[in-house]
Amino acid sequence: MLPEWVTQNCPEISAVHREAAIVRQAQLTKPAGALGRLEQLAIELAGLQATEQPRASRVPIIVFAGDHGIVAQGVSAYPQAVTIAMMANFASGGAAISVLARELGSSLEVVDAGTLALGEMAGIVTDKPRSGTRDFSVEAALTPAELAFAFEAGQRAVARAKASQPDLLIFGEMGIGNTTTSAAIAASLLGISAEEIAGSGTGVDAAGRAHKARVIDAAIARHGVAGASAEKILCAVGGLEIAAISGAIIAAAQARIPVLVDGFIVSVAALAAVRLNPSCQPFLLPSHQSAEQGHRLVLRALDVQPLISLDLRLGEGSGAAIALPLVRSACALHNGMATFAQANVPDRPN
Ligand SMILES: O=C(O)c1ccc[n+]([C@@H]2O[C@H](COP(=O)([O-])O)[C@@H](O)[C@H]2O)c1
Ligand SMILES: Cc1cc2nc[nH]c2cc1C
Repeated sequence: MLPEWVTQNCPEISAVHREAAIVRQAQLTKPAGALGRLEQLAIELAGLQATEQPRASRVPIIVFAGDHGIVAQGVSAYPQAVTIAMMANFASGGAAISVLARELGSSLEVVDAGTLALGEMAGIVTDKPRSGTRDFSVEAALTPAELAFAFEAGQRAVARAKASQPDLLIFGEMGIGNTTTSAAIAASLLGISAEEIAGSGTGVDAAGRAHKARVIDAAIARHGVAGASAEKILCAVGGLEIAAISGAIIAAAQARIPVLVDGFIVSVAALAAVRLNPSCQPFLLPSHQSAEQGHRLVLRALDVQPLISLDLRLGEGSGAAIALPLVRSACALHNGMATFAQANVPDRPN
């Protein structure tokens, strides 16, 4: 059984602040609608944050790492040892997300939510019920108790981040094999075949992708989870870092903190979160569309449109970090532009 807080309602969008933001956008010195989707972004953020001045200044980044038993089936282009090695690279500042965090002035926390690492690692929060998931082609990836633990690891990470009063949160992931796990979760949740959603991940070729799809379809059939509940699906074919992100998304939304959603894996975690607690959906802000084949379908299921599409397929929260300056621009424009009245500019089209 998942913890009770998972299904508790997230706060409502503030209709008053949303309406005030719409009115303000119409008064700013620009042709109506000329800032396009940035206008919408500022309006939505004002409603979500229940403020007249939406902000994206303080944006901690939390990367959750996990290992996947399914890699035994040869589904990734890289060895499993990369997961732990990259976790250390995040902590020592050399990974892409480390660089982006510094560039953005964001804190970066790394959580071992279930890698094969034994014992503590320097600069990493260890918060896992087991080291890696079981190979879901032969048995269930997680027990219900392990799944519940991973959800709570996500909630604990958000509780730590809340101390710095974040405006938004970015969750990233690291886990060799996790595009297979994510495709299995998404195919089960959406009731579609793996062929439609399995991509090349870290870079498997067409034959590798076909193999991935076969492994996934066989596992979904074996566990009988096509169209099942998100909880059942996550136990059968889930991942520890993915479940931790689902828990973190729900905990963030419950605390009125919007989440800038990263690529394929984080989006799948978000879809599972929405299925478990639909009231967190409004708090999901899209960032980018990944090059991973299935991301488009997952974004559509989440009913969000990505801000950018740069053929990124890195993960780590990097796409969300790269999109953050756009959200910051949307806020700065909303809060800082002069109104027609202030600037004495005629406010009517001909
Ligand atoms: O974020 C994405 O859209 C994304 C797309 C492809 C790969 N990744 C990253 O690559 C790893 C998983 O790839 P794979 O091939 O091992 O399943 C994992 O560490 C992810 O962070 C991430
Ligand atoms: C090197 C490397 C870095 C990554 N970062 C996220 N996923 C990754 C996969 C690999 C292989």
